[in-house]
Amino acid sequence: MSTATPTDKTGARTEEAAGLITGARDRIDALDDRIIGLVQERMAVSAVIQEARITSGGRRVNLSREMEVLGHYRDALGKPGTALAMTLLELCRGRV
Ligand SMILES: O=C(O)C(=O)C[C@]1(C(=O)O)C=C[C@@H](O)C=C1
Repeated sequence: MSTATPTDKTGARTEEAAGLITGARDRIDALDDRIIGLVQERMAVSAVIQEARITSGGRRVNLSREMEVLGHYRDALGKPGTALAMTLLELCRGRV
């Protein structure tokens, strides 16, 4: 039997704050679902590019393009943006 109250689950000290946090967490869960869907869509598009390049005799990886992608995320999000872009690139083309 669970006896956890809204405040227990959120870490808030008032019911008002617990209600706000619960609603905002629902929005975050929905945003995360959309982000995951976008990452999967990016992976599929990236795979099309890589297959076309490999089929044409080229290599899977294109470092100059990766530098552009890293710069795009760094300019928008700062240093953690670079780490995020590196994770996205790893998801899209595997570890190099
Ligand atoms: O833009 C490309 O040429 C891609 O292959 C896509 C992508 C990417 O996922 O952004 C993946 C691998 C390459 O090394 C560079 C970029």
